[in-house]
Amino acid sequence: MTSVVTDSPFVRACRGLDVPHTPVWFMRQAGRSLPEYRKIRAGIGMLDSCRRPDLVTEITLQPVRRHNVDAAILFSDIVVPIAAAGIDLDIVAGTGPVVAAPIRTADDLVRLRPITLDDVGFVAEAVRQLVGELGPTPLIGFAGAPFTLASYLIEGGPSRTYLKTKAMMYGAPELWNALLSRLADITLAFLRTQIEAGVSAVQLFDSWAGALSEADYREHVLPHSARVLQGLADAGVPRIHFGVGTAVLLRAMGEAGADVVGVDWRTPLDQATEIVGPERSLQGNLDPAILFAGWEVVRREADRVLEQGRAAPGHVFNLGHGVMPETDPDILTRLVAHVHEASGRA
Ligand SMILES: Cc1c2[nH]c(c1CCC(=O)O)Cc1[nH]c(c(CCC(=O)O)c1C)Cc1[nH]c(c(CCC(=O)O)c1C)Cc1[nH]c(c(C)c1CCC(=O)O)C2
Repeated sequence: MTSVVTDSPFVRACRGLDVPHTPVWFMRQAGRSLPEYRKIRAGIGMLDSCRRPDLVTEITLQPVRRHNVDAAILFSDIVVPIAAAGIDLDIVAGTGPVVAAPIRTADDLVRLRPITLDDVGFVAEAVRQLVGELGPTPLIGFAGAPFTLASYLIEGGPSRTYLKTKAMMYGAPELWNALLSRLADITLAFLRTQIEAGVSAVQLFDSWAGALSEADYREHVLPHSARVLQGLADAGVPRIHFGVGTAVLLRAMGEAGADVVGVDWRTPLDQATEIVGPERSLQGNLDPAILFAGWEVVRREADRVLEQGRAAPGHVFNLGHGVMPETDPDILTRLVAHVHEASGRA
């Protein structure tokens, strides 16, 4: 990592250091809201495109060029490493990941093998290309957390109730821990690969952990996520930990070993700082739906998020979840400029 990147507003805010302006990027900034993305992806499957370093590089750069965001996020998906680990799956447009044969028994577990660098060499290559192209702009690597990955593997696809996932968690704790432990190994190896190739920060997505109570999260999930995050403690890059609907989990998600806790739009950032404590920065948390309400509302709500974010030791401006495909990209560009201007200490 070059010192320019280490000194970027994004990395500094993650570390709670002073910044010239509040840094901003958007979850799912690389994707379907951009016409140039839809054009380059035409006729190429999602997983195939994640395996082509030239395509990954171009798609990752698109939102950086267009919006002037303070960080790039690697174009990939949370199921890429589990596909590399031998699981037959597809990412179906409009649905999400679909697993051909879900994992429900101890015998099924053998289909999920550990990954080596060779299995995800295409990701390392894309990261190296990107670091060269991005210059001073930091690149964020990412992975899915064990619980969120397990939910896809057990359910076989997206779920609203997580019925089979919770049935295993409560009813077969040994199998549950064996599965999450394997997923933690894969996630840790996958994030290490990205860090060694040059990413400047990592985000662990536990998008669906909000389905759990704090007690169940602490007992059945936190130890596995903590093994991933604490396993990266010596890697020298900030670790962001994010989930949706996690108001009651924010403290535990920080304690798992994060430098930055990602917050959705339901919890105001000043309140989130009281819950998380003064040692960790926050990321978030404009409701992605607000981007459809007209510029005056966007500006007012962005100012509120900036104001409430001042309570945290460091604030990385983001949405409370990913950019929706129907979002007008010009609003995102305008929002980046506004966040920079309104927070500028010049
Ligand atoms: C849960 C989850 C997944 N994938 C991811 C998560 C965690 C983040 C979150 O909570 O939103 C993470 C992810 N997926 C993608 C990125 C790329 C980087 C970025 O711009 O943030 C990231 C960080 C690309 C993608 N991942 C996916 C797309 C759309 C596929 C396409 O363009 O055909 C993109 C750009 C597909 C996908 N993959 C997944 C879902 C739910 C979907 C959406 C299904 C749909 O509505 O079509 C699983």
